[in-house]
Amino acid sequence: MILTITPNPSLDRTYEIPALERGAVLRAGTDRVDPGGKGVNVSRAVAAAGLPTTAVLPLGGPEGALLADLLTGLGVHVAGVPVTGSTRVNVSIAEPDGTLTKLNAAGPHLSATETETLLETARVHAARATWTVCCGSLPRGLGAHWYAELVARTHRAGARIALDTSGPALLAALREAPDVIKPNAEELAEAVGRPLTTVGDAVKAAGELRARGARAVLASLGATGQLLVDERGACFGSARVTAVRSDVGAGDASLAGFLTAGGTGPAALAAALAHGAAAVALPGSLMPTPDDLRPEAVTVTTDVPLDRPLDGATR
Ligand SMILES: Nc1ncnc2c1ncn2[C@@H]1O[C@H](COP(=O)(O)OP(=O)(O)O)[C@@H](O)[C@H]1O
Ligand SMILES: O=P(O)(O)OC[C@H]1O[C@](O)(COP(=O)(O)O)[C@@H](O)[C@@H]1O
Repeated sequence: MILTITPNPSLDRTYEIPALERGAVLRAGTDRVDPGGKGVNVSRAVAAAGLPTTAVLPLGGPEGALLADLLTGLGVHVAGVPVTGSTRVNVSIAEPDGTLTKLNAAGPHLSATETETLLETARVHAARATWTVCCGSLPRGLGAHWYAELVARTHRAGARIALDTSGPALLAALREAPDVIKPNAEELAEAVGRPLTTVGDAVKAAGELRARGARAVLASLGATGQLLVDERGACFGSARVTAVRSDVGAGDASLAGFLTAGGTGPAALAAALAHGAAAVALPGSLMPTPDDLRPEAVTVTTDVPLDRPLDGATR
């Protein structure tokens, strides 16, 4: 079973409109709602692969009840922690040329008791998990050390933990030696405090995060591909994608692919790439099923192309 913890989940509402115009009354052609939040997306991807997954998440108000219903309908076991505030709704505006504008709400403020219940619920379920995965932004009420505490408790429960977060929460958690971290290129650059322009820069940055505690770094580099840096060294991979429809949740699908394939080594990296490539070819945050995967489009090598430029600039 793969356990996910999403401290700030969402209902993701997507409106399709012809063009975004500030100050105008816009009428949406279609409107859909999906369960959201990075850990929730990992659980959706694991369930789409037909594998067991439990999602630990705070749930509040009618939005929380709908989120739980939607997840249960997708085959995700929901371990909800009732909270007083309402679960947030994040809005995406999709235009026909592929431009996506996102408005992410802050989410409820969790009390000290709710915060502690979330940690304890995660610890109890972690004892039965092959991997624990915690992802996304922290809601108000959770300090930057919350993920560090979660990593420590998960290790005490005897489970492995993968962490996908950024900024001070990521840096604080490194000290507790998470088994895998999954920064994207921007997050990796932010963590080492300098811009990255080549795959070689990313290898060096990943090495630095390992020196600060992470056991393995799975860095997703957008269209450039992905990099795995662990105790065996660096391994790089890329996947051919014919048409990109939506990159929302591509990193979450990749992490799910990596962990369901064992969570270590080149074969797991190849699975991460296959899932990322399949996810970007699907609309919205739809997660790939095994039929969507094209493993023949993936290449993985230990001969890392250090000089290859990264797609997109990082700060
Ligand atoms: N434009 C793209 N073309 C091809 N593959 C992509 C593209 N964007 C993302 N991917 C795939 O999805 C993975 C995750 O995307 P990325 O943007 O790096 O992560 P995140 O969603 O966490 O920001 C990439 O490593 C790659 O495998
Ligand atoms: O926790 P944050 O940073 O507000 O992000 C939450 C949003 O990210 C998502 O998990 C998708 O992630 P990406 O857009 O990074 O692929 C959405 O489902 C959700 O609305």
